[in-house]
Formats: sequence, structure tokens, C-alpha cells
Amino acid sequence: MQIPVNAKSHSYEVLIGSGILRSACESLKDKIEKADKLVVFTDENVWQAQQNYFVENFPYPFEVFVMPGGEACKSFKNFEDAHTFLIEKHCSRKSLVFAFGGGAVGDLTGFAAATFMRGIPYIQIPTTILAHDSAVGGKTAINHPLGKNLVGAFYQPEAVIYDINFLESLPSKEIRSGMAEVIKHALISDETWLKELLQTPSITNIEKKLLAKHLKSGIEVKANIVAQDETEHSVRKFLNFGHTYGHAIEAAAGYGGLAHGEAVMIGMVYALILSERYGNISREFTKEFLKFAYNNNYPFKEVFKYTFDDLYEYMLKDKKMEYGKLKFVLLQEIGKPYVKEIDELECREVDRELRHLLEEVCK
Ligand SMILES: NC(=O)c1ccc[n+]([C@@H]2O[C@H](COP(=O)([O-])OP(=O)(O)OC[C@H]3O[C@@H](n4cnc5c(N)ncnc54)[C@H](O)[C@@H]3O)[C@@H](O)[C@H]2O)c1
Ligand SMILES: O=C(O)C(=O)C[C@@H](O)[C@H](O)[C@H](O)COP(=O)(O)O
Ligand SMILES: [Zn+2]
Repeated sequence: MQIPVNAKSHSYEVLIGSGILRSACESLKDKIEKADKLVVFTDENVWQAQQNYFVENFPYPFEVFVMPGGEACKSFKNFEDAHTFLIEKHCSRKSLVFAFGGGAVGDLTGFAAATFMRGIPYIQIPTTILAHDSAVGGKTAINHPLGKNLVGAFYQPEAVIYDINFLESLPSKEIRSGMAEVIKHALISDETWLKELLQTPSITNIEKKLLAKHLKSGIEVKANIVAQDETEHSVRKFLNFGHTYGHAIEAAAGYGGLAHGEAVMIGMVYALILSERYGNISREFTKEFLKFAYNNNYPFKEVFKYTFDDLYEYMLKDKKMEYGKLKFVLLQEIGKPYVKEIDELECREVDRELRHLLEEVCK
């Protein structure tokens, strides 16, 4: 199955299905065979879990650069190492890089591709549930010790090959993390879909066909938004629902301490409490949502490790900040996101409310 992504700078397809790596490479052969060198960027965990399947089904010779696992690969040091690898392998502007891994590998690879010789092509081969989000839309970045994704570029891939067989080796923490972004896509787009997700008995045990359907829906939501606003001047901000508080807690925990989606889930509960103040989100709904997330083992206790002031320092690094004012994505109702400026006092009050609600619900 194919989902088109028509971004302003570049259009491409997301090829999604079970066991499609070989056939997808075949259908992309015009793009692949014109490259003078193929380089695969991956991380040590992905390579260990999926190297055999990859090598059996990737029909071309390639160089491989194996990076530190997970978020650690989004460091300045690894970014430099990635460039060193490309230079030492005599890559040129005609070389093609594959991002084989989760969102961390995808973000690092995309940014390395955007910057090597001022830009060479790359293809995303995502291996996590979360990467239904990260592999699509061309946001690429590395982290700075002072904040998430602070150094990066908008740079679209040539294609996305999403072979969902790769998801079979994912640990449950990463399934949980990825499902948070699926739930985000539902929250900002479709109440019926969200209700279906919230009725799932266990978010880490969804049957493969149903999971593929949710991933496809998430990709469609994202592709539709990216087609309208590639570089986040308007509606793309909606994809940041839950990320202002979420990124703060992710950075405070030290990159990799909390999975991205785990932090985003906490941030989404914060954003729901804030949404209650201005729109049609009820406290009853927020509690129901929090209970669902808590029962699915999202790590809400993490909040109590930090003070509001710790988190606020990071929130001030949010990329939606303009003219010194912090902006949040809120929901008017489920499926109807909008952006609102929020001052420090209100951020502090909502942080306090979140802590009270966690004490009440997460016993
Ligand atoms: N660019 C975007 O639009 C966008 C969107 C969402 C998230 N992100 C970024 O994506 C990153 C999170 O992505 P992620 O959740 O995929 O994390 P990740 O890439 O860190 O992968 C999670 C962990 O699972 C391992 N792993 C990956 N695939 C595996 C597999 N198939 N089998 C076994 N282990 C596997 C990884 O090595 C890592 O340890 C964050 O850095 C986040 O900021 C970017
Ligand atoms: O694609 C987008 O736009 C998003 O905001 C998707 C987010 O899930 C993702 O985590 C993104 O990397 C966050 O971007 P940032 O600009 O807040 O760093
Ligand atoms: Zn995210």
C-alpha cells in the first residue's frame, strides 16, 4: 500500500506493508540504482535485532554505519562521526543514505543527509511504531544539551519503506512509546478513532492487522498536515500536541531516560488539563484518558522527580515560542486543535493541577 506525501518542497510515497522491503526496493530502483554509493545508517540495537532480515531482503551492496543505540545517536559527537564516515567512504552528492531504525536514527540520518555536501538524498526505513510519525514529513534534528531537536532542518526523504515485520522485535516500552504518537494523531483529528484506541485492552498487544490500520491512519493525518504546511507556520504546529511539556520532561530525564512517546503522553495529559480551561474538553474525559494511559504503564511518576521550575527552563526552548511568548497546542474538542499563548503563571497552575490529578488517579 502507498500513501502519498505531497510536501511543498518534494513529493514522495510511504510504502507500507508486511515483508515489503525487497519489493519496495524494486519499485524504487530508479532512485536507488542511479546512486554511486549506498550507505545504511542504523543503530546497534536495530542492527542486532534486524540485520539478518535486512541483509536477506536488501538487494544491493552497501556500506553500513552502526551508531550508538536510540537517542544517543542524536548527539553532536555522533553527527560528526556520521559525516566522517561519509567522507572516509568517499561519498558524493550522488550517494544515497538509508535511515534504518527508529526516530532517533531517522532524525540523525535526515540531518546528516541535509548537511553533507549541502544535501544528498536519503530514504527512511523505519523500524518502530513511533517512526510512523518521525519518518514522514521531513523534520530532522539532533539534540542540544539545553533542549530537544534544537539543531536541525526540514529535509524530505526520497521515500519511506515501512516494512512492519521490523516491529516484531520491539520491546514493549517502545511499543508503548510509539502508540502515544498514534494516540496523538487521533486526538488531533478524529474522536471516533480515538474512542476505538481508548477501548483497546492493552496498548502493547494490538493484533498486527489492526496495528497496521492505526499506523496507516496516523501517517495519513500527518501527510495531510505536512501537505498544507511543510515548515510549521500554521497547522503543522498541531503535530506538536503534548510536546511542550513532553519535550521538557524528556530533556530533564536526560536523553534516552524516558522514551519520547512516554514523555509525550505525560505532555498530552498536561495539554488536556490546559484545554479544559478554554474549550469543550471535560475533566471527566481527562481523567478517563489518564486512567487509560496509567493502566497501560505510561510512567507518570516521572513528573515528581522535577520541580515546575526545572521543567519550565526547558519549556522556554520550545520551537513554537515567538517574541518571548510560549504557545501551546490545545484542543477545542477532540479532533479540533488550535494554538494558544499561555503565560508562566498559568503554566505553573496547570503543572500543579497535573500533579494533583496524578495523585488522585494513579494510586
Ligand atoms: N522527525 C519527526 O517528525 C519526529 C517525530 C516523532 C519523534 N521524533 C524523534 O524520534 C525519536 C524517537 O523515535 P523512536 O521512539 O523510534 O526511538 P528510537 O529510535 O530511539 O528507538 C527506540 C529504541 O528501540 C530500538 N529499536 C528500534 N527499532 C527496533 C526494532 N525493530 N527492534 C528492536 N529494537 C529496536 C532502538 O535502538 C532504541 O533503543 C526521538 O528522538 C524523537 O524526538 C521525530
Ligand atoms: O512533525 C512534526 O511537526 C511534529 O511535531 C511531530 C512530533 O511528534 C515530533 O516529536 C517532532 O520531532 C517534534 O518537533 P519539534 O519541532 O518540537 O522538535
Ligand atoms: Zn513526537
